[in-house]
Amino acid sequence: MCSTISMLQDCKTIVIATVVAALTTHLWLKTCDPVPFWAAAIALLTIPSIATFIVNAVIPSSMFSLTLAYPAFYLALTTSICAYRLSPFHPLAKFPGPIIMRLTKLWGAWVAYQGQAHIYIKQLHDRYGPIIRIGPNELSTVEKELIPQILGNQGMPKGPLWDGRRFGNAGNSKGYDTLIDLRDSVLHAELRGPWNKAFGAEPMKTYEELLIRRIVELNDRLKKACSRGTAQVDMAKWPSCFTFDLMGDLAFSGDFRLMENVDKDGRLEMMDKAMFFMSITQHLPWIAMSVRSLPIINNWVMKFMNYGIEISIKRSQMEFKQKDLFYYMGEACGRLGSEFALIVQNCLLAIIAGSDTTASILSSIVYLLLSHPDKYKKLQQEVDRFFTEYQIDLDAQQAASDVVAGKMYGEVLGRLNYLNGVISEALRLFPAVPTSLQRAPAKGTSSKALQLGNTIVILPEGNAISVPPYAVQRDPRYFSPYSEEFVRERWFSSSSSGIKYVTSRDAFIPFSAGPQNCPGHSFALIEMHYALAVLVKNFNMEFDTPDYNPVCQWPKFVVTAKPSAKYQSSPDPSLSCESRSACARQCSITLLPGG
Ligand code: HEM
Repeated sequence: MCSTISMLQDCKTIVIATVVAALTTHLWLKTCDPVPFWAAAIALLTIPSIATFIVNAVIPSSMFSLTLAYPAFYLALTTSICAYRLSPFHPLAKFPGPIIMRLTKLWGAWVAYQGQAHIYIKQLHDRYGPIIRIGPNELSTVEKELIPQILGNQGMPKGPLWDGRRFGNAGNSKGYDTLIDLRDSVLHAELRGPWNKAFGAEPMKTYEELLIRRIVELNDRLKKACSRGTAQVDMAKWPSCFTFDLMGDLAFSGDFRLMENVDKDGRLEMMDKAMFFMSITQHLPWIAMSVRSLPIINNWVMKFMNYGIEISIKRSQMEFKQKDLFYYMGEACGRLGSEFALIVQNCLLAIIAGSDTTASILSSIVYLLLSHPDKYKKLQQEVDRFFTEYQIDLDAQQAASDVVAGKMYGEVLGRLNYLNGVISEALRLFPAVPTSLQRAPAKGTSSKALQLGNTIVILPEGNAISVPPYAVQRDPRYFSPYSEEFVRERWFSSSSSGIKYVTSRDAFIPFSAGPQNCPGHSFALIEMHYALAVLVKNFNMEFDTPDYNPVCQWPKFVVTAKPSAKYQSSPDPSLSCESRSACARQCSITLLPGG
């Protein structure tokens, strides 16, 4: 009897000891968030041993052993964390969202791994409402009224997601990092200066010349690919090679030659692997650096970083050709008292941020046009008229000499109504950054109050909020009717169809908004105008497979590009310019094998 009582007392002591140790650990993790991964790991490995030691010192005959201590401690800690996250005491408790997401960000990482995070977040908003909880400490909102308060001048600095996306070394000795990862608003504003200068009016002229040369090359290479009449062209890969080469020119005055050798060195794959890793670790910032040191992951990231170092060294030894981003970053680094690594990382950022994004929009546009042949035709008509009016012949030499003569068309292309509408509608339906616009209250501010109508939403420090462009831009409150469909007419001020469109430009955020928005957005728009105009003017495209299914195949799709007939034979000179191009396309259809 006595021994049973003493055993029960021992058990009680053990349970109390374990619970106290677990609660103290939870409190410490919560208060000091983010605790460095190594510190958390050491604590989790040692605390049960320490608890065992103390219990055994207090009750020498206790049966509290290490084999019991570890599972008991982890169980108590997990229970405590889960209970708190689901409890009404959590500051985000009143916001709806799936239980699994309230409990852990591992779920978000899993969804990202499957590549469908944007669709999933939209479905959650459809189901739970405009402000939802998508992590233990994270909200997501599609309320456009909140956008300026989150992303705008009165908004917040970047959120913890950026700690998990960091690809460089975590900041240099002065605290600077790549622009996109900088969470400190003051440092961010300082580094944003050279970026803004690099995309000012003067440099943009140089970039447009570089762009035209690359457009001419793209046109030329596709033309060669179609020299037998038609060609199967991978419309995910070609735009990627084109934008990668172009960003190489802009950032490093580089000669990357991806279009020339169809990326035989696997640069795109190298970048994609590094980016894929980051799209997952952004959900688990506290573990990102440790995961990054795993050999296979480290290999991916270091391969990309070493590539950056290699091209930076090459660039620094190059004779001065033109003011590129490397030049502007170098100029600023002297002023900011910073180091070479910062130039390398920021120029690499230009390749990452500027190539994949623009390429993905170009692929989306081709996909949308091929799925809507009537719109494709209307766009061709507008582009044909433009080429005729400005007497542009995209024969490589002619275009190259236009550049020399300082003839550039970015501005006039920007005034083409239909083209503009197609690009805007693609950016609306398939924004290249569909989910990750995350912000969090600045350190030491304790909280951020967001006003929504008469309601005040309080976001305490230690929590974050995201604005997902994919979900916002498909919200029927802001874009209707047909919010999920490709309706470029919604961008006209008046529609001939008599349909009254709701088009909320303040909910159109493909380049984000506010002081941390995309510095390259004007250039990206010009780039897309040129590339699309040339593709539509000189090539007839159609899906390679009639049963193309974007759900399974996106973004890999192959189009059959048929060059317009002018590359095959001279059209009848008696035809007017406009009808000549129409004829050219009809002729090119006859070039189809068996067609
Ligand atoms: C269609 C093409 C592009 C799209 C859709 C796009 C979109 C975006 C978005 C949404 C952000 C903001 C992320 C945030 O608010 O947290 C961003 C940031 C950024 N983008 Fe772009 N981008 C494009 C092209 C470019 C180009 C051509 C460059 C040129 C190098 C560029 C460089 C950057 C940089 C450096 C940032 C970080 C800005 C900062 O933190 O202050 N992007 N981009």
